[in-house]
Amino acid sequence: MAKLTVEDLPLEGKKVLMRVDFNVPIKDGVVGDDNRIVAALPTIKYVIDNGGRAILFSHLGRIKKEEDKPGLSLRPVAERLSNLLNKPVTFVPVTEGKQLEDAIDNMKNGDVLLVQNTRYEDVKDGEYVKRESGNDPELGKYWASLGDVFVNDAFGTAHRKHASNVGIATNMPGKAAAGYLMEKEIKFLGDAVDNPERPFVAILGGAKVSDKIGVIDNLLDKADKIIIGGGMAYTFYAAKGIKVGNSLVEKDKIDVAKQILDKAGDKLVLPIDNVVADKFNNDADTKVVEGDIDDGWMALDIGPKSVKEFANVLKDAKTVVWNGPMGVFEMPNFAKGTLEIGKFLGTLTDATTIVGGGDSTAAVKELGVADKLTHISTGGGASLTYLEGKELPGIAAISDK
Ligand SMILES: Nc1ncnc2c1ncn2[C@@H]1O[C@H](COP(=O)(O)OP(=O)(O)O)[C@@H](O)[C@H]1O
Ligand SMILES: O=C(OP(=O)(O)O)[C@H](O)COP(=O)(O)O
Repeated sequence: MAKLTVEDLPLEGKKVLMRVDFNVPIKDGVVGDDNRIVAALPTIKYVIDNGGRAILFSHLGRIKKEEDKPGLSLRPVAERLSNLLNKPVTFVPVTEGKQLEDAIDNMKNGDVLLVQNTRYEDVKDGEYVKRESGNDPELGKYWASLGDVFVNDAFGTAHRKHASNVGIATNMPGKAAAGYLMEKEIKFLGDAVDNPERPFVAILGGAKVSDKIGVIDNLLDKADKIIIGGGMAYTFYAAKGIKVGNSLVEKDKIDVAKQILDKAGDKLVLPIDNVVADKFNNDADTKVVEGDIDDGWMALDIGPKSVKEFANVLKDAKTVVWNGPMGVFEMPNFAKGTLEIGKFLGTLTDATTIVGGGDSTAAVKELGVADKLTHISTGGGASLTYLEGKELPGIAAISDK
């Protein structure tokens, strides 16, 4: 790597600021899939085993109003991290000020501290000020002032230009390094997708429509086929004039979807049928419909014909990159499409199969298909951005060797 790595930094007795991606699913105050926490352990252990004082920063979810904060505290993550490391982790429930500064002053070599969700900074006194997500220069400068060196191991966040990754790094020139996870992900994705073996098929699903719809446009130049499922599909339905009922649609992206459809021709593959529900609930009444979705119904999974069609497109693929589940897999009645596609990918033993993203990774692990795939990436948006051939700001900001 042309960038500094954690092994290039002095660590003994140093206050080591670390950006990790602990954006993990949390239900009823308990961490669900902890893949992203486990993936950060090698770098954290290296830092503390070498006498560093690890001061960890991460975001969790998205905070747009005060009421979002209580459910998005990182406290449950500190507990899980402590169990995984088998040592205490000090959780500081604020993102700035005396309480945080005192806690850092009290650290000893080898200690671990986790700062509250960096996106608490996005809302101040009830206002959505985006200090973290907007990379407020004062915030990055302040956080950088709390430590001696910086290690960025948050590959899942590398496509963001936020205060806690780019902001800290730019305020610590010559002292900002990549962690082991960052290195590993880049190496793996680079090997697999810089010159992908063809046919190269991308599968996109999930719910972050506005985030990822632009990626599709760029991927059209790289991939041989792009399969769209999950919540991503219905904005395209709307663009084609197919009725969507109450399904997830981002109205202000319908025009973009139209342009993509025009450009894509038969490269883009949409679901033929869907499992629709009368409410967003596992116990909803459901049915499978082809084409139009009536008012009062919402598509929460792809249907059996879509699974068949997608498998048909995938069967000859030599490289597959998948981000975003095919349905609301968290509810067992809408997990089938995701499970079937995951299972099918597991049978493609001649192909390189890569799954990226917090929810997608959780899905394939929960569904028991993860060990049949070539690589599970901790980054969804990040791996897609890499795939597009674009620079990842989180990595660009790391100091050169
Ligand atoms: N048809 C759908 N309607 C609403 N939400 C959906 C639908 N299909 C998938 N989702 C949701 O998408 C979320 C995952 O999206 P996203 O965050 O984009 O994926 P990832 O974290 O893997 O990058 C899941 O919570 C899932 O329930
Ligand atoms: O989960 C993440 O992205 P992903 O769902 O695309 O993998 C990252 O933690 C980034 O989160 P964000 O998309 O809220 O900036």
